[in-house]
Amino acid sequence: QNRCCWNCASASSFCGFCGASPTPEIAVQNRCLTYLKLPFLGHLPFLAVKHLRDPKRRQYMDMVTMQHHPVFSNIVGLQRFVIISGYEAIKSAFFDYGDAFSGRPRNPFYLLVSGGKGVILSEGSTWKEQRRFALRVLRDLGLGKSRMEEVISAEAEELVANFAALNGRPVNTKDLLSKHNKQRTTPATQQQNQHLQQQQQPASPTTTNTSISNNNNTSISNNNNTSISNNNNTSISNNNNTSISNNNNTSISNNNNTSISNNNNTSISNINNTSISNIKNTSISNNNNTSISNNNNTSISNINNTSISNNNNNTSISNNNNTNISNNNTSISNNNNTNISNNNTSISNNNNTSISNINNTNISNNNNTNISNNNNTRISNSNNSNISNNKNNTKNNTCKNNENNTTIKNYINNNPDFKATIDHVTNVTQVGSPAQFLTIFYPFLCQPWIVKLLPGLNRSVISRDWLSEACQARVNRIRQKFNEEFGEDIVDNASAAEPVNFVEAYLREQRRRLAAGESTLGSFDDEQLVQTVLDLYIAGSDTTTSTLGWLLLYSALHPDEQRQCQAELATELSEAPVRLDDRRRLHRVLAFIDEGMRMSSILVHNVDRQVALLNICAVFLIQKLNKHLLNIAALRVLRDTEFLGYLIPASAIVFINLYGHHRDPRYFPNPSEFKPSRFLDSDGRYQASQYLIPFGLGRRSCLGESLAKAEVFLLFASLLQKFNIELTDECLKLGEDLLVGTDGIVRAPEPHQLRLVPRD
Ligand code: HEM
Repeated sequence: QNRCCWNCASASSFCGFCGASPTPEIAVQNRCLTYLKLPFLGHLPFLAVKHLRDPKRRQYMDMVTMQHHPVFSNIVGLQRFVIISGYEAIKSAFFDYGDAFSGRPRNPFYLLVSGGKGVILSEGSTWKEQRRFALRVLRDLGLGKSRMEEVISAEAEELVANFAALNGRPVNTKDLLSKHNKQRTTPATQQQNQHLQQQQQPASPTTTNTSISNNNNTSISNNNNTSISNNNNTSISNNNNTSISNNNNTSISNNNNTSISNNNNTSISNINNTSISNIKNTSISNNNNTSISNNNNTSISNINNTSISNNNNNTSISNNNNTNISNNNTSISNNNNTNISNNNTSISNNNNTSISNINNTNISNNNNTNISNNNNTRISNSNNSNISNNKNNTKNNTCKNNENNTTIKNYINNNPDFKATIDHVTNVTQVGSPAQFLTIFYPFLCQPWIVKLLPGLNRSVISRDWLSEACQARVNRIRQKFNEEFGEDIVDNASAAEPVNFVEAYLREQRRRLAAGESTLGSFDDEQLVQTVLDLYIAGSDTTTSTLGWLLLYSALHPDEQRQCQAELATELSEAPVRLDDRRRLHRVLAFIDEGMRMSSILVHNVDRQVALLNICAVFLIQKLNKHLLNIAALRVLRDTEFLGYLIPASAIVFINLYGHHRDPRYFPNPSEFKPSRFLDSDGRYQASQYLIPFGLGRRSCLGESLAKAEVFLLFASLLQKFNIELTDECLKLGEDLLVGTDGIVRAPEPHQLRLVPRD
């Protein structure tokens, strides 16, 4: 009589499937779905059978979780999972039970990849202290304020220029968006990032009117649109908007006013009216248009209206080793006896940038580089070189402090090989081997000696160590400079100038604690610092990129809504660039963004994990499950908690069903309809909804919410202002599949191409 199903008869505390406690008054509230729990396997086999009957996995799980159980539970292997669905239950979990539900999974696997430190996977007093500190520092550094707005606006301009250069040709928007995201994140690493993307793409041409010859030993691929590889003594003619990389002794001429000749390991993208000659170890003087000489492993993209003129004798611009320069609407003039050499340096020169080095000037940008720049220039160089130049400086300013104006995301850049960085981040976040699966469901397998035997798991651990070491090296360099610059003087923030970056703020906090006579640093140790930096990097990258990807896709799918936003932009701003303040008057754009975030729910929910469990027979789907299990929305119950009549035992992993909630017709009528007007009042003014919670709620809600909102608004509105976003035939063929979304920690759109056609 104490059971809600026959499976509960022998249960000591918790019904295997429905989550009921055998205590009668609690059990009676539950409806058990009569699944048997098997020893060691839990509910896996039954979930699989159920799934076979319902191929529409996501809809089925939404139905189960939304309609039957605000609290839905099962055991997989030895691990109990609980899914909380429905706004009232979610709100109650976040607020009424905020403390009990504020843990993160303590499974040995999570500990292996995070060390239990940082912000995302830490808990208890360490997490509270670190979260409070990170929030304060990010706010002081300018997140959501004008300082950050300048950085994001500059990125928006660059993003617009890069899309404009495609002139409406189909493009996989994710490539450009993530390139920019990575630039915002790690400006020094654009070149490596491009190479990474190139490797991920098939090396086949994707546009028409392109002629391609591939000869022996060719290793060139250009993503999206045209890909051309040329090698030894090859001659190629290419039309407008062609991206070309060339190896040894290759001569290329591009029509439509583009002329390029490249020798030796040079990669160049030139668009419209650009003339470039690249000859090994050569110094070239060129007039008009663009002239660049590049040696060894140099990648340069000059897009639209770029003019680099090196006049007069003895002028040489050499970009050596791993140099990546993007110049948009940039004019660089180097006159008389000027020598600029950039080693291991990344320079992004955005719109309206002017760099003049005049007369007997020698600028060397090596590690720890000094650079002087003039008017309206934004140059960010990482790899120990970080230079920003203030507005309206007419003189050359040399930056002493190379960390100046570095955003938090730059710190990961201590390793020149960005591809390796990305790979390692992927290994940590996008887990996917059966070994990882096993250790999450059977934690006792997570022993050091077993880990070494399981390649999939070992890879995650090695990558996490690699990233930690890279961050640690970076922190050490900042610490050294900090000590050199300030000696022992600074003990608190009030006695010196504001810290210029997160690491410096952290170092100051360490000193303040020691000076205050505190015996230990508490949670402010170096390992904690390194993990926090990694957390911010990881949490802030693909989230924003994917959100923008969805917004562009929804714009293309709903041209009427798109036009209304564009009309609003035209009426309110005319041609003026979008500013954060404009949020007060761009009601339609805000409503569009909210609706896009509701529909996409990029940090999905637990249901998807459950869904993947149903595919137990297919190893590759188990791999997807593993990805979901690292979803940062996973919480741990800190103590046995009675929640809405269900007893949730300590150590259960709890997922909040954000995706299901955002499709709940009680709060969003006709939820599958894309309808931005649901966020507008009767006067057409933007009206935020308390039910839209893509950033979570309560204590563990998103720490980067204001930054993410600023980025998404500025970038999306700027793109809408300049382009008509259109579907391609490929999208039409994909049909509904286009909106399924990828598996993984972040739900991104399925790969697709769009056209961004410049507006008159
Ligand atoms: C559109 C973009 C973004 C979305 C939709 C998003 C969403 C979320 C959500 C739903 C959570 C809460 C998970 C939970 O309840 O446990 C979260 C946590 C977090 N987010 Fe974001 N996020 C975004 C961008 C960012 C950015 C740009 C940053 C970095 C500055 C960031 C840093 C974090 C951190 C550190 C946490 C963990 C907070 C904690 O555990 O205390 N996020 N995010």
